[in-house]
Amino acid sequence: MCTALRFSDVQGHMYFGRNLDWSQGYGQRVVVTPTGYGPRSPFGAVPEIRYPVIGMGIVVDDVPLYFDAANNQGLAVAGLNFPGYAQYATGPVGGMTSVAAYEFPLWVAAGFASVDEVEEALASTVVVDRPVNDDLPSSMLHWIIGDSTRSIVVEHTAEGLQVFHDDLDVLANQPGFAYHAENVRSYLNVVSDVPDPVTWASSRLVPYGSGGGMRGLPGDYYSPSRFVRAAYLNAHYPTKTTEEDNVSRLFHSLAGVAMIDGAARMGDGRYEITVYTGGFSSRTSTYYYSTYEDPAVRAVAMGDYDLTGTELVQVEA
Ligand SMILES: C[C@H](CCC(=O)NCCS(=O)(=O)O)[C@H]1CC[C@H]2[C@@H]3[C@H](O)C[C@@H]4C[C@H](O)CC[C@]4(C)[C@H]3C[C@H](O)[C@]12C
Repeated sequence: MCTALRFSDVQGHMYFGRNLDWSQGYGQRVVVTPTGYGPRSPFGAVPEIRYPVIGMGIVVDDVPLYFDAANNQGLAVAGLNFPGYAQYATGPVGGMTSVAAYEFPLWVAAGFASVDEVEEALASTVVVDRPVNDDLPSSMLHWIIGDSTRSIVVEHTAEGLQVFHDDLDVLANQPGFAYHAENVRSYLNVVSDVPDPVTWASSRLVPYGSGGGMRGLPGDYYSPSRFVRAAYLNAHYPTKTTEEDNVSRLFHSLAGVAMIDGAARMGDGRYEITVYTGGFSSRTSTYYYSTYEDPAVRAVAMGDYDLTGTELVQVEA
């Protein structure tokens, strides 16, 4: 499972991050795509790298395959598993921008500066089931896209391409965003305050301490549970000022929905873990990440790289 979230600091900078939950990694690294790089976009959806991109992914045949990505304009995107619901166009569609599923994060981050811009472009866009090669079939995903003001969720299903305004600023896996947004309404009783003492029969009942108002917030790893928990944590975290406090917020919030070895098996019998937690600060254009094996948070600043170069940069861990 995966979970993603977005929030802003007091000055309106965006922080956007995700957990990549799976039984294994794909050899992913932080990848920087500079503006001089010439994309090979199968249907021409990504004609150029207008804005430099940083994110986590792999490089196959000199093509960056981002799991999540952001640009120096403060726009970020993450792909989360959505099998059973995602259904892409079988080929390019005339008169529309046809984006291969694997290049969707690059299309977003390389070409647009804001959620408003992407949302406008999405009105004439289809996502196409065109794998990068025969070994890597298209992943069935939905995406969250965020900037300093808001986030949207993009789902391409049997209904076609749909855009949802995500005013909770979080996303998990199946089912679709509309279900998750409805489901949150079942948890309106969950509050951060300590409940008042009550009297039942002649017994005066006093809470043990903090957390008494949070009873009922789901603690398991099931996708609807992680959505609700992420939404609660993201909504209740106090707004922070400094880069350090906001990065701390990002990693603590994502830790609140992270997956620990041995707790939940996947369909193939292997345990699912949070392979990495990764996120972006628009304040410093820095990508931060930690891995299951090494929880220390590492920082990769875009400004440390030649953002006008012609070659993809794969950052050594
Ligand atoms: C497995 C990842 C999603 C994690 C997730 O959402 N887990 C949920 C688990 S569950 O089902 O709900 O149980 C997804 C997110 C991004 C995906 C990758 C990116 O789409 C980039 C390429 C795309 C290629 O078509 C396939 C390989 C790949 C390298 C993908 C492998 C894999 O499907 C990734 C890494």
